[in-house]
Amino acid sequence: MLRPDTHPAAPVGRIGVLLVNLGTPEAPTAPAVRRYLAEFLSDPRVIEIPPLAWKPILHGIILRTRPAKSAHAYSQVWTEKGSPLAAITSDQAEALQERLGEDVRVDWAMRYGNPSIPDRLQALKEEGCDRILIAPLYPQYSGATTASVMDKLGEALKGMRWQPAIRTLPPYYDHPAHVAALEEDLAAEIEALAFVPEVLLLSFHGMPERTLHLGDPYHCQCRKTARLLSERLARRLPDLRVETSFQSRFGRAKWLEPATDVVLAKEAAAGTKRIAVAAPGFSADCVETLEELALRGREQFEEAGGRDFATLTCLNAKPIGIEMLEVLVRQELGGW
Ligand SMILES: C=CC1=C(C)c2cc3[nH]c(cc4nc(cc5[nH]c(cc1n2)c(C)c5CCC(=O)O)C(CCC(=O)O)=C4C)c(C)c3C=C
Ligand SMILES: [Fe+2]
Ligand SMILES: [Fe+2]
Repeated sequence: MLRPDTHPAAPVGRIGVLLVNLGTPEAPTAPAVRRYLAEFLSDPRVIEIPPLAWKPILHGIILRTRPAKSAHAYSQVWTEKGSPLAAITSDQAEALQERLGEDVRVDWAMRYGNPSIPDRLQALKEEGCDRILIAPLYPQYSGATTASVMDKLGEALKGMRWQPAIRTLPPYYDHPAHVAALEEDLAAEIEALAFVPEVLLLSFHGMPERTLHLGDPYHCQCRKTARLLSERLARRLPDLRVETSFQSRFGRAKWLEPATDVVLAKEAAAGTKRIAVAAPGFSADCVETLEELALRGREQFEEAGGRDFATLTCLNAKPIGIEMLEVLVRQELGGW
């Protein structure tokens, strides 16, 4: 029989919060991007094509051509602290830790690549967290993002003998604290611009249109965030016209429309001279906002005749964004 004093030390009684975002390459190089895309695009939640048909396309075409192109995009936005998505997520965890204090341990993980969900879950458990809130930082739910985090979490839990109790943060696309934070932040950024935009374009990451017909709530949740936000902004900035679009089309299937690049060109061609673009579906700036919107989006608008272009930043680790995260997290930790 095992004597009590030979049982391994097992700290317990703490609460953990694990912030999770998508994942990003380790370096802005083609080999690193290839490793990242190989994992990301092998997830059946992301590519809903039978593996027998998809694998030859992925390995024979996409992973031979896309990494160099994407690595160029990443190299244009890379920071001293690495990929913007990882640097900002780390800052968010640090800032939230300060707000929540010693009672709660805050950490962060990425769905693809590192730091991984299994690794950080185990680390929290070893620090004595036997109750853990998993917080996917996607305001709008989609199978490709939120559900994929839960799949990975399930995999990680499967390998644990002594599992922590788990709660998960629901999508917060219409949470009053989220919409209010976006309103405050975007209005302040618009007011600080050197020009007065005629249009604010809310650009969300796209999804294959088929997922909407299969019952994924993503499109409806994006539309609701956009409606709530534009209703609030209309009270403050009555002359601003707010439009919605979907960016980052991938592959040949039909994606949600209207597409951001098409809207930017159409607006300019129709005479809009001054535009601001925001991405309220992203909790942190990343290659999609900093390269696709801020660099390529500007080119698309200017080439079609537009004059003044600005991209507004995501909530990131700004106090207003962290205050909102604190509200969401405290709500979910109630009773723990
Ligand atoms: C915000 C929600 C996101 C949804 C929904 C989403 C769906 C989705 N994405 C792809 C393909 C790619 N996305 C890429 C980057 C990327 N996507 C999101 C978020 C969502 N994706 C983020 C935050 C990022 C940025 C990561 C970073 O490192 O900064 C990429 C990689 C970049 C590139 O090569 O263009 C791909 C590919 C699909 C197919 C999809 C839905 C099915
Ligand atoms: Fe994506
Ligand atoms: Fe993109």
